[in-house]
Amino acid sequence: MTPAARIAAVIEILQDMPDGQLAGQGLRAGMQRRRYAGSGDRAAISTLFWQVQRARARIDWHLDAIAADISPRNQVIAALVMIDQQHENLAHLFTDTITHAPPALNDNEQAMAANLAERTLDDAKMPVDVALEWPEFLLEDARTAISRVIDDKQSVEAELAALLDEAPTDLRINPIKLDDRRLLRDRLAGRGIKCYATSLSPWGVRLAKRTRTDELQEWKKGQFDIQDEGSQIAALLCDARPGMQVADVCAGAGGKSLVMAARMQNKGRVLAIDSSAERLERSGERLRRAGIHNVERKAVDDKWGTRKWRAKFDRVVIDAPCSGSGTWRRQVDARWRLTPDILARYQATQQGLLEKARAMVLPGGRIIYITCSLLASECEAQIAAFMADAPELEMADIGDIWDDTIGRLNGGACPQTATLNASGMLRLLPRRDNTDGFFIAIIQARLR
Ligand SMILES: C[S@@+](CC[C@H](N)C(=O)[O-])C[C@H]1O[C@@H](n2cnc3c(N)ncnc32)[C@H](O)[C@@H]1O
Repeated sequence: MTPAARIAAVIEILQDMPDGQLAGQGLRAGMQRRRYAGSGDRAAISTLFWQVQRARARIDWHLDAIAADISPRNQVIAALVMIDQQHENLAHLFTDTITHAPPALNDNEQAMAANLAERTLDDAKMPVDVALEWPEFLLEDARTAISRVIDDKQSVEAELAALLDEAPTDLRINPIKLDDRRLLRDRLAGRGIKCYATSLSPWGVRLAKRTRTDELQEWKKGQFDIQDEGSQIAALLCDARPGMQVADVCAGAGGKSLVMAARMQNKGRVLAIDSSAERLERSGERLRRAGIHNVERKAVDDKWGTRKWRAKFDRVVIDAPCSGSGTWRRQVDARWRLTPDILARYQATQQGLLEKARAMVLPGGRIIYITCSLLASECEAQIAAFMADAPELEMADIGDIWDDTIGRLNGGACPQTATLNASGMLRLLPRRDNTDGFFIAIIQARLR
């Protein structure tokens, strides 16, 4: 494909996306319709496509400011001019003389492009939510959460902006099959894939550059899985031990269950519950590949009850459904689909799940509440409200648990970077820790 044809492809892919479709799905569908595209074409199409997604609010703000239509074609022109500095080249890229190129710019479009070329993508006059590409209604909520663990205002804003960066790809060894991450690093190096040890998780390696790894023999043999370092940390902090009874009540595709079952060396039981039978089904293949056989899966409906599971579990893990704001580096467009109503529904589900966990945990056991959210309303505020009326529960010392689990595996204490907030809950932050944003609270059930 010519550079011009690649640009035409991006405009068409954006135009073909139905309302509400995830950007990643739209891109994949667009690529499937272009099977003739080679790897260089795919890389170029995907780069420009994601440039538009990552700068969407800012691009639309500029288009609006110069009274231009907000359309896929104009958004792509804006990205080419303001991000790629291609203004001088536009006449070669939008032309009626090359097949498959986007049509030549008309007079209005040429004037628009000239206008955009005078501007810079980041503009001091932009409202802060536009500059940060954050939905306005969530900004204060996120600032409240982040300012609990970071003091200066500038660094708080930098954390919010970091959600526009690209996320690294992390792998996690499966200690049932491979007990030292250096072995994985060496094997990947032998295949020309450079990676290095993650700094917080003792089981993680980070790829130096994004590469497909699910076709490798090591992956097929279950020696490693793909999992963000923050998610590895959250799962290790559940402190599942051999012989325990563990309930993973939002088990999904099994990310946390896999880690806990491996920590338990397949001894004891993980009950993996989820309201999505389809996600649980997907976890089956991962568990088999990992050689794990102490996970029992149970699909439930949204209104599931706890009657048969009362006071049965040493650990009840809630990896709660949430805004996912901590993972927006990976799904940059997800932020624009969130509404106050959707957020309120997540919060109600989170409260319900905390109450279920309270019924399920054994005296002396623990509830571990995890979200990949950067919002106080889904995290600290939920725990504060829950604990206010739960005399049989108390906050556990997460620093101690870190030392006892991750510290022991890593040979180190809880590092400064993973600072705990005032009430002993833990936040991992994309900029400071270079993980997805995670919140982890550990609650101890008193012995009666
Ligand atoms: C953050 S995801 C879990 C990710 C998973 N633990 C992992 O590590 O791969 C949240 C999960 O909660 C499930 N869920 C939503 N509402 C639920 C409910 N009321 N009861 C149980 N699961 C629920 C969703 O289907 C989704 O799989």
